[in-house]
Amino acid sequence: MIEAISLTKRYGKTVAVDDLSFTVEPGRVTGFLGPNGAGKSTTMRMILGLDNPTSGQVLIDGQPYAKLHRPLTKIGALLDANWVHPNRSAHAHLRWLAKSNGLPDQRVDDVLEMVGLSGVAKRRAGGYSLGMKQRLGIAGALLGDPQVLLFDEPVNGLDPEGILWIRRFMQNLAAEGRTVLVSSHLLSEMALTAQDLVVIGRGKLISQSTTAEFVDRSTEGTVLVRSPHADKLGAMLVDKGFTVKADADGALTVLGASSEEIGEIAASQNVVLHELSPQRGSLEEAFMQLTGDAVEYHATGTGE
Ligand SMILES: Nc1ncnc2c1ncn2[C@@H]1O[C@H](COP(=O)(O)OP(=O)(O)OP(=O)(O)O)[C@@H](O)[C@H]1O
Repeated sequence: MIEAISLTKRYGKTVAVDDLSFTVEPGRVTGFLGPNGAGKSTTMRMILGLDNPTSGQVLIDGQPYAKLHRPLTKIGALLDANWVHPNRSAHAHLRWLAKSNGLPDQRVDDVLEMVGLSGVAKRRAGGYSLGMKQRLGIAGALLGDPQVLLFDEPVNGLDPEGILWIRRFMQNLAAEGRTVLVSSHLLSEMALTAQDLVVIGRGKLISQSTTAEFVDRSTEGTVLVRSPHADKLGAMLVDKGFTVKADADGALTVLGASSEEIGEIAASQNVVLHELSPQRGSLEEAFMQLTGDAVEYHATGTGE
């Protein structure tokens, strides 16, 4: 578990993180979201003891980072996939990391196997693809078999197969009971990966909830209806005070009514339905809705 308690970080006049409190629970993947400059990287650095808070604190399973005995066995992180000497092989890089943290050599082979790099472990890392470098970074994070894991933008620049692999890998780590915090700009990917979300803007907490709650709270649900009598049904729904939009393909999008209400109204007039499906808002919509005021620089016009 990770607990941020009134965490604040100032750089001169800039307040990068502002009285931020949240918890990240074990057994779940938690997405860490916020517009550019929101303070995500600064927060992650403070969790890892790479930066000191101006005030407040972060606890990892009840302890601040500085008090952790053999920290790599408690918390592992992927911050920058390029953090490996290009002339070193994956095996040599991990052996060096293991040695400097008093971890057994056997663990190097274990984590290389876990991330699927055993076959290329002796090749120099400079020749690795981005996906392979990300896997190597993840192997490094897992070296000490920690219960808490942080991943900063782990899927940036990866192809769909690489993204899927990382998604499943993170979900498996959470299913083993670990605490997994992951930041990403790819919201549609986060919607598929994370069960919980911590959303920040301008250094402050905007929302902490499950992903489903976050989307439901900040977007209006609609219901998609198809009927051979769409005109008649549309008129009936408007009569009842609902907002109805006729789509180009003849379907109706209804705002303000539940699918139960629409089904009952249709049945009362013997209107046949071919489809009645509630539509969920997207994480993108929810994110834009809630973080709109917290963006550092808004795009204006064409950006020229
Ligand atoms: N070392 C530093 N010195 C001065 N200002 C800093 C420093 N690090 C971060 N900041 C400022 O703190 C704020 C938060 O930055 P941070 O990098 O934590 O945001 P972020 O959410 O990770 O952004 P992004 O999504 O763009 O990576 C920004 O205004 C940034 O300019």
